[in-house]
Amino acid sequence: MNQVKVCGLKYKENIQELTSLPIDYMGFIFYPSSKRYAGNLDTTLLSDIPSTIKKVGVFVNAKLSEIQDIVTLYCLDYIQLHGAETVEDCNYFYQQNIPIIKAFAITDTFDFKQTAPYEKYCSLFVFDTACKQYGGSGKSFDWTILQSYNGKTPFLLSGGLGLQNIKEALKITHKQLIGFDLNSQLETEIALKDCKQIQTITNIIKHETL
Ligand SMILES: O=C(O)c1ccccc1NCC(=O)[C@H](O)[C@H](O)COP(=O)(O)O
Repeated sequence: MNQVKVCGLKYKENIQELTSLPIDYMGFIFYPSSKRYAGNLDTTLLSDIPSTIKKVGVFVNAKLSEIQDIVTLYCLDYIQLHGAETVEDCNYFYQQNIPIIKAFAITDTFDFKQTAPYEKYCSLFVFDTACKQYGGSGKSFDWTILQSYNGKTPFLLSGGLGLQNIKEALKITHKQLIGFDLNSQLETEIALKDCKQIQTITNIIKHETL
């Protein structure tokens, strides 16, 4: 499965244009410190997104009640927890049948054993490049470290993916790698996605074999 997640959207026409592409997830950042903050979007804009595209709310160390309110307001399909959220936090949402994507900040010394306790509660992991601002770094990490991940939860590869490196990324062989998370490398300005480039990269991802 060559899944595509496009993350960090916040402009109406841009979101509407992207809905015509065969992408699998759209990510909306509900972290107020991000320049891609989407918390002011009209709820009807998200409700018009076709159900084939899953709506993901991205949160960083937010209050659990706040996350819950936003899930309800925007009818989100998934929450992506992109900070230091605990296994207990994940359990809280798991009990409420809210599907969870847990993001991990990958460094050269990352110990994938940390992911094991999250497996029970999470539908998906995102392995992203560690950076000060939590996400959207535009940088990739050393993908060879992925071979140390031997968990059962599928993951999306994230961090600095674009047309310049997607063919290399598609050469990664890992049975839990199910797709790619795209963001700043496909923007013409912060949060404004280049739809043509997204179309091109989606074609590459969907038509190459993982
Ligand atoms: O994109 C942001 O501004 C952001 C800020 C804080 C937390 C998460 C954020 N993005 C989440 C994502 O899933 C990004 O797609 C991921 O970090 C990869 O971004 P990039 O390196 O720009 O491809």
